[in-house]
Amino acid sequence: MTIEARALGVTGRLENVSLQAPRGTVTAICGPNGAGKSTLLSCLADLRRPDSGSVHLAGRPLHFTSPRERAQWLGYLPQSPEVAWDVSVETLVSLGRLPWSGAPARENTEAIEEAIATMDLAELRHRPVSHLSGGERARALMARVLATRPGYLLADEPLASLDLGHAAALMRRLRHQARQGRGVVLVIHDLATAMNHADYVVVLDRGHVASEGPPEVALTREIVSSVWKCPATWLGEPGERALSIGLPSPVSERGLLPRD
Ligand SMILES: Nc1ncnc2c1ncn2[C@@H]1O[C@H](COP(=O)(O)OP(=O)(O)OP(=O)(O)O)[C@@H](O)[C@H]1O
Repeated sequence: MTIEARALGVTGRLENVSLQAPRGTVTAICGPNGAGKSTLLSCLADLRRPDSGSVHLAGRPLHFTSPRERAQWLGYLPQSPEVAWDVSVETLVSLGRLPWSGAPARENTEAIEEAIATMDLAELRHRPVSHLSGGERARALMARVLATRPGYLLADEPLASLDLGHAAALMRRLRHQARQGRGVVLVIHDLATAMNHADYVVVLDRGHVASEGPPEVALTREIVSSVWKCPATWLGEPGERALSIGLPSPVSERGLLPRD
């Protein structure tokens, strides 16, 4: 089963963009600011209807599926999620089970507890969302999406506010979700994370697909340098790559300064 965008066009934002994300894989959408990443993800989540092209889920146009089916299949984390009510973390996470109303209580409890544990929220479960730090709030919102146990996880910059340890743990969890047969589609700015953890990368630039393929094909140093307009070099071994960008180091800059 696959979620598939075919020749999407959104006036002024995306032109002729196609993407296939099969279940069992992690797909990363990368690109500079304004490239159209969030627009593409919101089309996949059926929150925006493209002006041209279509989105298919398991071969069916997305808009032919019922709202309940879409809510069960597509777990979406927007870039800047709002929390309308100042509920506790536990209540917020349990809202992720709404698409499954009628499911056995044991199943709901298990999904909620797993999401709380995965996002390391046990100590915060009774705290109102308004009393969380930015990163804690981001973890609670991700837990709500995980609690749904959707067929597809569509997340817009899910690592943006997380510290190193929580970001690594979430990436491990998302890879695990893919191994369990879910589809994971992430907008990611951190190219090393995309390089090391994605199965497939789509690079957008000004609304077009600039490159795509396995990470080492889609994110070559030439592509990174030309799309992001900054000289870059990959360091390290496959699976543990780091990106070095060509800024002069403070040490070499100091060496250039005239001495008193
Ligand atoms: N509500 C809007 N109305 C008109 N244009 C918009 C609107 N929202 C975004 N855009 C424009 O659409 C383009 C793509 O925006 P999008 O949010 O998809 O980019 P992005 O790749 O996710 O960027 P970022 O990395 O900054 O989050 C940008 O040029 C942006 O200015």
